[in-house]
This record gives sequence, structure tokens and C-alpha cells, in this order.
Amino acid sequence: MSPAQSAEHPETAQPPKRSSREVLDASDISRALTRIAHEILERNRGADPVVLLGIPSRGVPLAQRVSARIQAVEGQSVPTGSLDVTMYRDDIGLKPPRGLEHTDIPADGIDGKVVVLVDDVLFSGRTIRAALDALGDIGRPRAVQLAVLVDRGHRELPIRADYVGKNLPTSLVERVTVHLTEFDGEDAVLIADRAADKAADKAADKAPTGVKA
Ligand SMILES: O=P(O)(O)OC[C@H]1O[C@H](OP(=O)(O)OP(=O)(O)O)[C@H](O)[C@@H]1O
Ligand SMILES: O=c1cc[nH]c(=O)[nH]1
Repeated sequence: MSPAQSAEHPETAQPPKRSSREVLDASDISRALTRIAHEILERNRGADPVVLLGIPSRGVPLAQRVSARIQAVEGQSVPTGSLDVTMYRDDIGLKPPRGLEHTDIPADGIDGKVVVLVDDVLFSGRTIRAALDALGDIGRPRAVQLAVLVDRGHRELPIRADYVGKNLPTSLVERVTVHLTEFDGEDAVLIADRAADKAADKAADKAPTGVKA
């Protein structure tokens, strides 16, 4: 039915659909994390110097999954923890306040180690800038590297990832959402058009009872 026909027959009009589409499924994510684990080992000539720190929220289970893969390949566990960047963000006061997350630094610390920061999405780079500041208050790693499941582009700072699961060209009106079983009951990467979804939500609110988007 065309928009004009919809206008003539509002009782049968189909509300706009939400735009979300899956770009990575569970096996894509699994393969990407396995590849990243191998790349970390190759680049650092083994697991010895490596400490993995996930950025909450979804970077933490991703770091744990990469850690498990490294252990499976090397037979050696890698110190793995989490790094909360909330208090180091440059948008404090500009956006609604966020709750603090958990920082958990492995017992041997990070001095002289190669810290691999792990996050789900790399976008403006501001979260990683905050992570570098947070690290500076904890110790002095020999090097800091960055692993992300998705690099969606649109950097606002001179930051790049060393290990990328998937480069996803996106437009600025889109939003990339990572679902992980630990939080969401499934593994998937979704991309959605925020403007289209806002319109769909608005239409659904106005839809006569019984008509759902
Ligand atoms: O490169 P940036 O522009 O900083 O964007 C990337 C960050 O955005 C998301 O976190 P978000 O702040 O949405 O919170 P979340 O961790 O609760 O998803 C994502 O998990 C990254 O940490
Ligand atoms: O699309 C985006 C942008 C920032 N952070 C996300 O998780 N997704």
C-alpha cells in the first residue's frame, strides 16, 4: 500500500517498521574473537607480556572470551580484568550522569606489561581516550593496544584499533548495537537507523489499538 493509499485508509495502514538489521551473527562474532586472540599472540610473540582489560559494559565479557581463546591456544592464562572509564569521560556534565562500573586490575598490575584494552564498538574514540587517562592513574604499561569487535568509523580523536573484528562503514544517523549472551541472551551485532526508529516508535504510539509496529 502506497503512503497515499495509507492516508486514504488509515485503519489498514501498515506502521513503519523498525530499521534494525543484523550484520554479525553468533558465529561471525566467535570467529572474529578467535582471530583477534591469534593476532594478539602473534604481535606480542606469545601471551607473556599481555594483560587484557575490558571496558564495561560489553568489553568485559569480550575480554574474557579473548582470554579463554588465548589460554586454549597457549595453555597459559592471561591476566584479565576491567577498567571503568566513567570518571575520565569528557562529557561529564553534558550528558545524564552514568553509574560507576567496576575496575578490576589483575594482582600483578600493569607496570611494564602490554595492556590490551577491549571494547565492543569504536566510534568517536572518546571512550578509549578516557581509558588511556584511567590507565595513567593505575600504572605505566610498556605499551597499550586496542581490540574492538566493531570499528564503525567517525573518529573525533587520533585513535585507532590494533585488532578489529569487523570494520563496519556506517552513517552518523545509524547506531551499532552489540548483543552478548552475558547481557542480552544472544550474540549479535545490529545496525539501526535512529531517525527511522524514532519515526516507527512515534507511529506505534499513535497506532489504533491492535496495530503494532
Ligand atoms: O568511541 P565512542 O564514541 O566513545 O563510542 C564507543 C563506546 O560507546 C559504547 O558505549 P556506551 O557509552 O554507549 O555505553 P555502554 O558501554 O553501556 O554500551 C561502546 O560500548 C563503546 O564503549
Ligand atoms: O553506534 C554506536 C556508537 C557508539 N557506541 C555504540 O555502542 N554504538
